[in-house]
Amino acid sequence: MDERSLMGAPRASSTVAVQATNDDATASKLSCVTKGYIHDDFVHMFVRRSIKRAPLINRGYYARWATMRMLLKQFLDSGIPNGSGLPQKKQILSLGAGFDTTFFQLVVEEQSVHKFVEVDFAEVTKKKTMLIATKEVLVSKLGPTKPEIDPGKGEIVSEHYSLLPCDLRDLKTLDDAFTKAQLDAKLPTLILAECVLIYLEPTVSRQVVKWCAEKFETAAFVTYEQIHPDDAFGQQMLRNLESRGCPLLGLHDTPTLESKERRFTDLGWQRALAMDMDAIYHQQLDPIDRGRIERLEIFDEFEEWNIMQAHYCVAYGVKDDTGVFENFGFSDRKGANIEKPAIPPMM
Ligand SMILES: C[S@@+](CC[C@H](N)C(=O)[O-])C[C@H]1O[C@@H](n2cnc3c(N)ncnc32)[C@H](O)[C@@H]1O
Repeated sequence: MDERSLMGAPRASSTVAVQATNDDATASKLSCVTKGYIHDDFVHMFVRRSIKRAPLINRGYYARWATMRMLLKQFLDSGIPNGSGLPQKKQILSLGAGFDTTFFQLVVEEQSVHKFVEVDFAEVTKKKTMLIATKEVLVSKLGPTKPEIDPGKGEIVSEHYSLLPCDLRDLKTLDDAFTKAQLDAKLPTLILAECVLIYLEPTVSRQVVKWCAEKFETAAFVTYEQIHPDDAFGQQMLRNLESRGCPLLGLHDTPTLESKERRFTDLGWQRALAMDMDAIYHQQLDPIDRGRIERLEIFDEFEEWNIMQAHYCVAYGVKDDTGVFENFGFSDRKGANIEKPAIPPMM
């Protein structure tokens, strides 16, 4: 791919710049941890130099983290115990996982899953493999049997955790990761793509969404990404990322909540819902925790906050004939799932 910018022409996507978005996400997470917004015992191990983010960014990252955690917890708590009364085996597949630390945090919180698989570009998984391999506290979380750790290839394969190189633009590499991690197509699976698909060409992100629907029998696919490219804030957002060499290649293809939902329902997912972060923050997140974090820092950027939150959303698609995901997703204030089709009134 040509990574040079031509005069007047839109800048091409640079793989290095896209990978660097991971450093930004990790630094934001650490800033939130340091200020007390979120709890994470491990993220500091993945950041070279800590950066203090503005209250607006901290609050935005908190909302993103709390939403993903809420959905993750719903998935972990859901399900049908198997015949012997043991909890159902479940899998998580994180696409473009970067330096995410959720696996390690879940081990500490005794909420581990059967398989937790992370994929990213080899350049990213190599760095992450090295960081994990040199920290006994992390290696010890990989499980009872000796993990296979190969920093040269950027691969970790252990009983419950795998980190594997993959370029989502090449589905063969995703297939290889699926096989190497020994994912089971029949087990309930949560697929996460947090700020990832938006950096891909629409044809590519659609292939990934379709691949997941075809591969897993029972699954939910959750994305966190931008919306509304056409207003002043959206255009500024596009320009900022384009000038950094990581344009939001997918934003014009799925510019609205409806289009994010349709991407799922058009490509093999049975139901879908998208909600912007402004609505999620006020209607879905725990009001007590929200009250707690709102007292952490002086905050007066309310207008900017509302506009920013209206330009990000979480969308998910669900494929489920078993009922595992029955209570998964956003709910109305009475706790009912809102994406379920309404039952027609009795005539
Ligand atoms: C903004 S970061 C998000 C990281 C992580 N999901 C999080 O939320 O903390 C985007 C990640 O997607 C990865 N990514 C983007 N395009 C990819 C591709 N084609 N194949 C694999 N990973 C990709 C990047 O390398 C980067 O780690």
